[in-house]
Amino acid sequence: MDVLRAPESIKQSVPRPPPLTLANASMVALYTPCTLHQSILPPELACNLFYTMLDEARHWSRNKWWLFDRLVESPHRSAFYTRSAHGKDGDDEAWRKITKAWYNGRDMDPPGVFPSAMEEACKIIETVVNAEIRKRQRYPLEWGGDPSATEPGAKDVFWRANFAASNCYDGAKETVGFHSDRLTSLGPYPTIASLSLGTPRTFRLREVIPIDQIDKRAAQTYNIPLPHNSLLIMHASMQERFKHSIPPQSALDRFRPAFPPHPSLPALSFDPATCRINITFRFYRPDFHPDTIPRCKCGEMTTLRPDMKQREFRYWWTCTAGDQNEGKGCGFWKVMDVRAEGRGPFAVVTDPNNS
Ligand SMILES: O=C(O)CCC(=O)C(=O)O
Ligand SMILES: [Fe+2]
Repeated sequence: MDVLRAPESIKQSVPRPPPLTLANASMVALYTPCTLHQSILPPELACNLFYTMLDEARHWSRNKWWLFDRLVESPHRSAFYTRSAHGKDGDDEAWRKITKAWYNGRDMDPPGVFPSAMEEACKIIETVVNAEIRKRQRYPLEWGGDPSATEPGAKDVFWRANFAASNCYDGAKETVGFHSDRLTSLGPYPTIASLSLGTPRTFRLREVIPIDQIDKRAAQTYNIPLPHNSLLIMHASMQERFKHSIPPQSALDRFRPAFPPHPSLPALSFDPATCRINITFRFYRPDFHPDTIPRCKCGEMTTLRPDMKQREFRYWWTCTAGDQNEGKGCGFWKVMDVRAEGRGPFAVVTDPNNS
């Protein structure tokens, strides 16, 4: 993820409005490029998955990276999972590289595969996500589907989850700061399906105002309460336009699971009443295979970032090797050129003479 860096010199002159709470699905859809599904999984599956991930979380770690001249540690635990049937979605070596990029350039053990409850949940979520995408406007650089897919119904599959990042927030003070998700393996205009389990937390988002509008309007902050078993789908353009976070809270609602843990599970290391598990189901795009990602002068994979301030549908490949190298990167950047780099197919075909 890209953590919000030091503010740039351009000052916001328009006063910032107070935060707005988006308490239901219609408000979320009205103000943001997200959809909220309040109760997504059968209740027993949601509970089983919660316990499974709480059990897994005892092995999760806190991500670490250099921020300027300081080594910082993530204020929550996380882990990375790939779907068992890699099939056409890459081999172990590709996944090792994707995992390394996810952990800010640290070499990690190979990721785990989806536990069975997560696989079951993923199938349900994929159907809901594809139904939502079918109703929406598509953006030019969104993934256009697998041209070699021949199985029945393949044309209706806009999105599939082939990996997931999972987070555990143990108590009200564990958080994630404002960021947008890195696009290196997801490509432009990704869809990310975010499942919440356990104690409710507030998901906060704030639009990044483009430079040409900075004197006219101020960024609005939105708070979306995410209860147990809710699914927030971050649709195309969310990562390009908004930053998101899970802020600290002064108090938590205690979560009372409707079903007890399966007797085969060992005693949990975290208190289910005050923990939140988040699973973000993601689609690593085959046209952003790690071997096609430009390398910087440090010899590392670069990171794909949107140009959030200019909004000219422009993306940069930038050096982030400094995340691991005591803050010292090579400063490399270049504009992504989808044609020269052979990316695609895209959801919307644009005129090559007109872009
Ligand atoms: O916990 C959440 O809902 C957000 C997690 C997140 O932003 C991320 O994993 O990138
Ligand atoms: Fe995120």
